[in-house]
Amino acid sequence: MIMHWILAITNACNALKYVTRFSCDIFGFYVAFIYLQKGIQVLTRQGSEAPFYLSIVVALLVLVIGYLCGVIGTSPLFQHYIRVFIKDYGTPLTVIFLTGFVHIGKMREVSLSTLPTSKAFFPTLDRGWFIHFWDIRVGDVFIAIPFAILLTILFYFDHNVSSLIAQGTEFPLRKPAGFHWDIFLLGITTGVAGLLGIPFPNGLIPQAPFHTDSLCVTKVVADPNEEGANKGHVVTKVDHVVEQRVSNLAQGLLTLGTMSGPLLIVLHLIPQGVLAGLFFVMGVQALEGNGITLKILFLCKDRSLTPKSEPLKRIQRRLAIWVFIAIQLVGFGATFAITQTIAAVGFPIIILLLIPFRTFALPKWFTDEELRLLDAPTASPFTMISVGGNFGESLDDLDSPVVGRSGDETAVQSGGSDGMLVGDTAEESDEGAAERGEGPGAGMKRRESWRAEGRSGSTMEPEPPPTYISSPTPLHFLDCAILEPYLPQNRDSNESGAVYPHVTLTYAQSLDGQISLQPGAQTVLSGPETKAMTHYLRSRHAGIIVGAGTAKADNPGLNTRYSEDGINVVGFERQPRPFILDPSGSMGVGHTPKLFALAESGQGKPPCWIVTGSRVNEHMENRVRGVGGKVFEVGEYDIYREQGMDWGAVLRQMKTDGVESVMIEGGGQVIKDLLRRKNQMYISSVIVTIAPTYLGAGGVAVAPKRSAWTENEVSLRGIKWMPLGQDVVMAAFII
Ligand SMILES: NC(=O)C1=CN([C@@H]2O[C@H](COP(=O)(O)OP(=O)(O)OC[C@H]3O[C@@H](n4cnc5c(N)ncnc54)[C@H](OP(=O)(O)O)[C@@H]3O)[C@@H](O)[C@H]2O)C=CC1
Ligand SMILES: Nc1nc(O)c(N)c(N[C@@H]2O[C@H](COP(=O)(O)O)[C@@H](O)[C@H]2O)n1
Repeated sequence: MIMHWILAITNACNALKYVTRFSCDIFGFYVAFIYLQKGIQVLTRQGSEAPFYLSIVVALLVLVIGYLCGVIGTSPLFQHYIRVFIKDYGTPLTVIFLTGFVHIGKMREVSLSTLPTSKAFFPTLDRGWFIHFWDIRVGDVFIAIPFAILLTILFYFDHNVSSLIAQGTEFPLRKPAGFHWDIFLLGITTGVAGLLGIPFPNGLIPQAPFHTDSLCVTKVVADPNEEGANKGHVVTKVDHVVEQRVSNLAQGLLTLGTMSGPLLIVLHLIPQGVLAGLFFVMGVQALEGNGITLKILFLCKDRSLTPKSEPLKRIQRRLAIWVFIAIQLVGFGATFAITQTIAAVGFPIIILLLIPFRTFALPKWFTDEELRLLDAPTASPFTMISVGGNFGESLDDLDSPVVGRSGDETAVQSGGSDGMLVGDTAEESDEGAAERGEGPGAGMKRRESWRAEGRSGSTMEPEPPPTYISSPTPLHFLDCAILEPYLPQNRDSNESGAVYPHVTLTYAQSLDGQISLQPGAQTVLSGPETKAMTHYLRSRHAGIIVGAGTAKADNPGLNTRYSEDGINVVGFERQPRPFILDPSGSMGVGHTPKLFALAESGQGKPPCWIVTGSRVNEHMENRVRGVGGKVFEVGEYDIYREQGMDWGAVLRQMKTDGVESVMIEGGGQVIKDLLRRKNQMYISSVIVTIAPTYLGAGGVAVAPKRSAWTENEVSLRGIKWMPLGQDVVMAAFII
């Protein structure tokens, strides 16, 4: 207990910043094999006659059915709620079913060993509840110290790495992590367990990836790599995680409950073969999602059928992948081997040594880019805030990466929101410029990214910190007269008695009608001139709306850097108020640090978060209100997203709040919803930038849902075209 507290007080968890997927995957692989080994061990204890064979059959049945339940959960089979039920409850129901199954027919005659249990609320040994520590000799206390140190290392590693894996980048978590606090609490539970003489509770729930996985709410969406052989495929996407404390508490109470007489009787009914099957399910599922397995599978795949977006495809030296996997397997082998010996308790030392090995030795054998693609931080910068961020990433890297127009390869973020760039950045939009026939000078200009003026450097170099706080580069734009009829006459007042604010729908699209390479990847489409125009448009509106998808993907500033004199940015009163449309309340404080920073430094207006009130995240609410922003609970939003947003309610609420003009920037889902026939009446004008580039199939398109009876889904009038730089701008009204 004392050692845990020392670790907590000295911020020892800060060392977690060096723990990457490299060692977590080895640890995860090791744990998976321990599960499998445990299952086999249980089976070998069932003798060699009928009980042994029946146990094997039962274990395999649990494995097959449990595994299939997981497969069904991520497939498009059945209705959503049936699928989710099967995924979440399939395995426990299988355990219950097979516990009864072995009593059917001839199987009833086979005597199977069941789970061993003891007396209710009584230690397994015949002793009192408390350890008589006052009877222990002082010498023995000192002898225990080296073992306590080993155990603390084990707990430090096991608990923290489990915690990191459970908060990995694949889970869109919104609530912050508390590593130091956790280790402090672990000290308390270790102390209490020590006094009671029971095994120390550690590592598993709530810090288990299985637990987080079971709390994920998923949706099945079209495969973003849908092309060629993938056409028509769907993938399961994690929408959000139900972050709460109820399941953790229930698990704790159940553990306590299993000490009660009735539950002990129930537990005692479970055949050991079923338990072995359960170990197999856990082992196989853990192996399946493990990075080592995924890399091995990548190497085994037919290259022509591997999606272009697969990050490992970008590694030139295939040998590097083989060597990386070989190193991981050696690390796993050494860890597994030591647990089979008397020195088993020392296994965390090997995993611990892998961390400096990764930090200092691997960069000597692999290039930076190879390591970026083969390895990654385990948790997102948001999760790692309390331990000082991931190694090599500044906390400013909460800013999300940008991809520019590039060649044929899409540049996407790897492993969710972990902040690791695996592809092109704005730098490579230079290539896009070349494709557009621009000279090097123009290319250099285009290289300046849409959202982070002044940022440069390739993905190989650490990026300089973002410049949005101290030095926003003003954007100068002169010729805007042609747009005048499409803009609100006065951004802050409307004498006409209109019920809704003036709504300008404005975005930039490619020639193939897409606004980004894929959801979650910010894509530079506007050139310097049209970008300046957008900032001018921002200065002409009292509010800007973007959807939660855009806010999460882009970490946008949503302020205006427009300058009339080419030197000074327009005043605060001409800044628009950002509105994030997040009907299901999926945003977390870590998603939009730039908005908050700009509001805090007076370079932008405080944001407003629009939710439907179903699930308000109080951290986000407090953060928004903390910078002077507001939270609007507006309208209804059906969970299947069929009806879309109640735009009338949103716009009325904005008007009531004094917002008389608003520009809606995107992203794809918001634009599509707004362009639906029933919502077109809210749009006052449309101003679209068209960039001379094709993004290629699979990006975020802006085509609204078609109503069967019309030829044109959206009919425009008063259309004007204006070439601006290399782009063209279309302004129009909707009929
Ligand atoms: N080129 C350009 O001009 C622009 C490009 N972009 C790009 O677009 C991409 C993001 O687009 P996308 O992923 O479609 O995300 P969106 O920004 O459209 O946000 C979609 C999410 O917002 C919520 N939402 C809010 N309002 C609505 C609505 N009316 N209808 C449906 N959903 C709504 C939904 O949340 P829930 O899932 O909880 O229901 C949905 O998941 C990014 O890559 C961004 O860079 C964005 C703006 C401009
Ligand atoms: N007009 C336009 N052109 C592009 O090429 C774009 N990528 C966007 N994106 C929109 O602008 C927001 C970023 O704004 P900040 O520079 O961070 O203020 C982004 O979130 C999209 O809404 N727009």
